[in-house]
Formats: sequence, C-alpha cells, structure tokens
Amino acid sequence: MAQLTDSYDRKIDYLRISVTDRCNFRCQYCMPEDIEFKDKSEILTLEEMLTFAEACLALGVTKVRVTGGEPLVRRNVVWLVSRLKALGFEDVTMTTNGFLLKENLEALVEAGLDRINISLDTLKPEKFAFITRRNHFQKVWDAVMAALETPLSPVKLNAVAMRGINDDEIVEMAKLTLRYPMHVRFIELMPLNGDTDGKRFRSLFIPGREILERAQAELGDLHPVQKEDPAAPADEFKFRGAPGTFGVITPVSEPFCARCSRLRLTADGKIHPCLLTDLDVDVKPAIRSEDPIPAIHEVLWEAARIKPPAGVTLPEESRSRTMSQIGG
Ligand SMILES: Nc1nc2c(ncn2[C@@H]2O[C@H](COP(=O)(O)OP(=O)(O)OP(=O)(O)O)[C@@H](O)[C@H]2O)c(=O)[nH]1
Ligand SMILES: C[S@@+](CC[C@H](N)C(=O)[O-])C[C@H]1O[C@@H](n2cnc3c(N)ncnc32)[C@H](O)[C@@H]1O
Ligand code: SF4
Ligand code: SF4
Repeated sequence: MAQLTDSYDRKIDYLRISVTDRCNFRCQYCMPEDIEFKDKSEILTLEEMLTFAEACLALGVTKVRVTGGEPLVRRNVVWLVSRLKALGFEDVTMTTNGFLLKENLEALVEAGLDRINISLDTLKPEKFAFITRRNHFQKVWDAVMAALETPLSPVKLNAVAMRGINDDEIVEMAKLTLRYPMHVRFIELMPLNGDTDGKRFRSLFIPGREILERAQAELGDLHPVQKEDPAAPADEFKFRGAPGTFGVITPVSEPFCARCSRLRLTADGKIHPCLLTDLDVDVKPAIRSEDPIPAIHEVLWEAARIKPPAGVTLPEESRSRTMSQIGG
C-alpha cells in the first residue's frame, strides 16, 4: 500500500495519540486551573484508537507516541502500548509528567514500550509546585531515577524554558547530562492556553540559541550529535565525555516544519495535521463505520492533503486552545 505523504512530499510516518485530555497537573503554560475536560462519552475507546493506529500502520506509519493530557491517568493505557507493539510498530513511546510512572514502569517495559519522555521544568520543589500547580516534585524525580534503572534508559527530560521562572536552572539541568545517561531538552514556549494577545509569551519566551549559549558559557563546548531520526524536532549536543545529551526544541525561533513527519489523533477522534493550526478532520465516524480501515485511510489522506507547508505561525485566534487537547 502507498506510503502516506502530504501535499509537499513530506513522508508521514509518525503518529501521536492523545489518549485523554485529562491530567493530574495543571501546568501554567498548558491549561487553566479550572479547565473543563471533555465528557467521557466523546472520548474514543482504546480499541478504537488501536483500530486507527492499525490503519496508519498499513500506510507506512512506523512510530507512535502515546501522550495526553496525562497518558497514565487513562485506565488500561499499558494494554494499548502492548497492543501497539503487537501490531508491529517499530517505535512505541510515551510522553508523561511522571507522577504515576514509577508504579507503572515494570508493566510498561513488559508491554514493550521502547522509550519514555518525562516532562520536568525545574529541579526545585517550590518552583515545581508553582509551575504545575501541584506539589509533586519528589514523586516525579523518584520516577526519573527509577526509569534510569530500566531498559527505558536513557530517558528524555523535557523542560519548557521560561524567562524569569526556570532560566536560572539552565546550567543545573545541563549538568544532569554530565552525571546521568539522560537526554535533557529545553522546549521553546509556544503561545497557547488562552495567551491570545501573546503578552505572557513575549515576557517569558527564551530562544533555544540563548539556552545553548548560556549552558556553554559555564560548562564548555557542546558538540552536535547525529540524530537517529532526521525528522526529530530536537537539536542535540554533548559536553565532552558526558553520558547524556543536551538539546533544544525550537518550534518558534527555528521551526522544523520542513521535515515534519507527524499527524496527531486527539482523544475525541480528530486528526490534527499540525500542532499550530486549527485544522482538524473528524475520523470518529470512519473508525465507527462497518469497514473501518479503508474508511480511515480516506480520512488520513485528506488530513495529509491539508497539512500546512513549512513556516507555520500560530494565528492569534488559535491561542485559546490548550496543549493538553492535542497532546504536544
Ligand atoms: N510545533 C511543534 N512542536 C513539536 C512538534 N513535536 C514536538 N514538539 C514540541 O516538542 C515537545 C516534546 O516532544 P516529545 O513529546 O518529547 O517528543 P519528541 O521530542 O518529538 O520525541 P521523539 O519521538 O523522541 O522525537 C512537544 O511537547 C512539543 O512541545 C511538532 O511537530 N511541532
Ligand atoms: C501536553 S503534554 C502531554 C504529556 C504529559 N502530560 C506531559 O506533560 O509530559 C506534552 C508536552 O507538551 C509540553 N507543552 C505543554 N504546553 C506547552 C507550551 N505552551 N509550549 C511548549 N510546550 C508545551 C509539555 O511541557 C510536555 O512536555
Ligand atoms: S503539560 Fe502535561 S502535565 Fe502539564 S498540564 Fe499539560 S498535560 Fe498536564
Ligand atoms: S508546527 Fe505543524 S507543520 Fe510545523 S513541525 Fe509542528 S506540527 Fe509540523
């Protein structure tokens, strides 16, 4: 069967599934404290998500990332991981806030999870409570340490960079890569979650280049690391002799749309061809139809067809969305 490609000849081989819009944290850049989640009746079952993934696999999608909201608050998500692996995906990964990770590590490894990314913006418990609006630093840090002792090591740590909030920790976070086999990445803040006039964004934004310069000024030269997946968004580097890597993800200052290989499925059954536009296509009717695989294929080709070209910027009216709806 033909490989899924978009109108600009980009190969689409990477699917991100947001298994739930719910979360046990309320990170300031992602969602408001009083967010209303979707009614459970609107959310796809895990079996339906699996059917969608199966249709993607037949069109040459080989990688799938399970995300959310917080994927580990969705009951039986470990089952989904094991079924995705059994279907034949080469790379099944998860992005989590880490709160429920330690108790799920063994089951995730057994289910065949290939890699894990953990979001951690700070190494200071009080600041963690300020950013996530939940006082759970220690539990997340214990999970990071526990994950390093499993076949999921090396783990990736994701930190959203915010001026005046966690930029004083750039060097401490970078130093983790000298001590542990971790891939630490700072992500540029994107103006979502009600930041319609972009005010919060302008005061907090730090470009990735500045982050790399500030780390190098203290810790010495960073050497580029060859990517395993050339389409991956992170630019990764190593300090001399370090077991881990340090990097940046720069969707704002240096967008990587020209190499974008991704589609996203939301928990309520919409395909988002791009994280930073409002375009979506409803695939729920196709998933629930009598002959779902060909029906889903039609919708997938339509989503790929409308995927925007390189150079996407987020229109102001789209900034009311929360990242948790689309899965990051
Ligand atoms: N604008 C934009 N941002 C992205 C895209 N992919 C990832 N990001 C940002 O980078 C963050 C980190 O992504 P992760 O979930 O850790 O996954 P990843 O780095 O893509 O992981 P790999 O599968 O290992 O390449 C996301 O939460 C987004 O903030 C993308 O396609 N477009
Ligand atoms: C939406 S979360 C979903 C998975 C899981 N709950 C977690 O936090 O890892 C995925 C990623 O999106 C990132 N993210 C959320 N809002 C963002 C924003 N406004 N700008 C940049 N990254 C953001 C988070 O830091 C996290 O690494
Ligand atoms: S970034 Fe992840 S952990 Fe934080 S509120 Fe959003 S979905 Fe939850
Ligand atoms: S902004 Fe859209 S097109 Fe660009 S890399 Fe992200 S998802 Fe892909």
